[in-house]
Amino acid sequence: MTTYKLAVAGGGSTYTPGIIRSLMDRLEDLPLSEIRFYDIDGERQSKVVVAAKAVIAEYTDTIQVVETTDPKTAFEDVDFVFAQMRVGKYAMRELDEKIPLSHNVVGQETCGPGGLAYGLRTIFPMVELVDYVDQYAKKNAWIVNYSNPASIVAEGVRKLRPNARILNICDMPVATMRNMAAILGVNREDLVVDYFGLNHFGWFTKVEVNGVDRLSELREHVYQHGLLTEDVSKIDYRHADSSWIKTFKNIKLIMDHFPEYLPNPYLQYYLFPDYIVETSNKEYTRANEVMDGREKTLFETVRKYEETGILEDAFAVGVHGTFIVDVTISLAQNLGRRYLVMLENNGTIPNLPADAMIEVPALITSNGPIPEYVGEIPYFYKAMIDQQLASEKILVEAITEGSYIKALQAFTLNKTIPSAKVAKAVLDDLIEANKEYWPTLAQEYKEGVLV
Ligand SMILES: NC(=O)c1ccc[n+]([C@@H]2O[C@H](COP(=O)([O-])OP(=O)(O)OC[C@H]3O[C@@H](n4cnc5c(N)ncnc54)[C@H](O)[C@@H]3O)[C@@H](O)[C@H]2O)c1
Ligand SMILES: O=P(O)(O)OC[C@H]1O[C@H](O[C@H]2[C@H](O)[C@@H](O)[C@@H](O)O[C@@H]2CO)[C@H](O)[C@@H](O)[C@@H]1O
Ligand SMILES: [Mn+2]
Repeated sequence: MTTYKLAVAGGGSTYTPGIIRSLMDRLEDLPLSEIRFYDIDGERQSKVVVAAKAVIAEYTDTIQVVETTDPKTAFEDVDFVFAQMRVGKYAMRELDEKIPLSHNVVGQETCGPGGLAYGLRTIFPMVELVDYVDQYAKKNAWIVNYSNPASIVAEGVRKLRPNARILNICDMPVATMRNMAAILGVNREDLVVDYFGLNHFGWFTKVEVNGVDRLSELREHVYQHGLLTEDVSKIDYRHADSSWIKTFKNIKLIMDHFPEYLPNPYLQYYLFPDYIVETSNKEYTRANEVMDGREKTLFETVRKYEETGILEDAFAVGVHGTFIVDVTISLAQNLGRRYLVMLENNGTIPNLPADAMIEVPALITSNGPIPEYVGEIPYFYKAMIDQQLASEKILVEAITEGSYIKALQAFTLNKTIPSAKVAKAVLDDLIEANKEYWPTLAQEYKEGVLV
């Protein structure tokens, strides 16, 4: 029997114990001999690994567990790396959200200026991870990446390490499908969807069950309730937080304006930035909700487990864990299963640039994803995507060239930002806040060269 060695980069993540449970539930399909936890914050990781080990112990005592801050120890000879790093942790997420809001601009983790700031922090650490894996892991090892902002990370790695074996994924489409399935009274696995876009910036164009299109039925439901069922906690306990309920309700707002396709919930930030700002609490954002909720609960659970031996949180598997494990099994076993993932366009959507990192259905094989042809997309969606793509691509150029002007262009092009003046004010505040993380962005031209 083939067994695999798997490393988790960002072992101190709040998602680690849940992902470990997903892996344990699927050991028959993905047998593991070793799990290595890697993080640059060894202290944080140690606490999370206590919970991860407790979960593993419920299933088996045959998996060797290693926790380390040393890249060689982490990645030597591994087959798979799950990446889930949050560069700057929650302290920086809070600033990504609050600084834009202080300028009356959307304050969000992956969308708008907050997402651009998070992107500027994450590209080089992700490239460093790719290099570690290239240096130490098995030759055909895969990185399966959740680290956000996934769209910008995908573009940065495409540009700087074009041959990397990295598959960038996001759980938002599957989470949206989970809600659709609950509304339709079917299993998520029974849905066949078509979808196109960029990460956190796309649309479902078909939702079928047993060959029957159910999109119109969903549309009717959304007109009444958004993309929610009556008992939200039955969908996913993580989504009982008020901000997620608001987000899934806002699908109604989007579809009231544009009923054609079913949107990724993140489109609320680009289509209704004014309304989002008006209804945001500038003092208490999603970062605060998570620090006071998911993060605090995790460390409290670990503390109590160490005191009593009782693991209070079961770390129930949600779509987040299920999805990354499903994709990895398809990669490992060359199953060619169909999932929505990010990949380089190369003609899949002929009226978007060939080098765009798009999110579409693809068959996942051991050699990577094979996209399903999508075809040309209507002009409105193309125009929105082109603008967002330009913002993200220019941002990657800004960091690779160390250019302030390109960073300002990226911010100005972002649909959440109303003017170049506001873009500059937000960017300048974010530069100050990110001194520890961003490279210097040269601001002035001297003899035609930025200095
Ligand atoms: N793609 C998706 O759909 C999706 C879904 C959920 C979460 N995420 C992402 O998963 C990541 C983890 O989220 P979280 O809320 O659990 O964050 P978290 O802060 O709890 O954990 C992230 C960990 O990454 C570590 N880290 C930071 N920089 C690192 C580096 N250079 N190398 C190794 N480790 C590093 C931190 O020390 C921390 O322990 C985030 O990037 C988040 O945005 C993505
Ligand atoms: O605000 P957070 O940290 O709770 O979530 C941000 C992430 O949101 C999406 O992922 C959800 C997912 O949709 C849901 O099903 C569940 O599993 O939780 C995830 C985290 O809440 C999004 O896709 C990610 O990119 C975000 O990081
Ligand atoms: Mn996502």
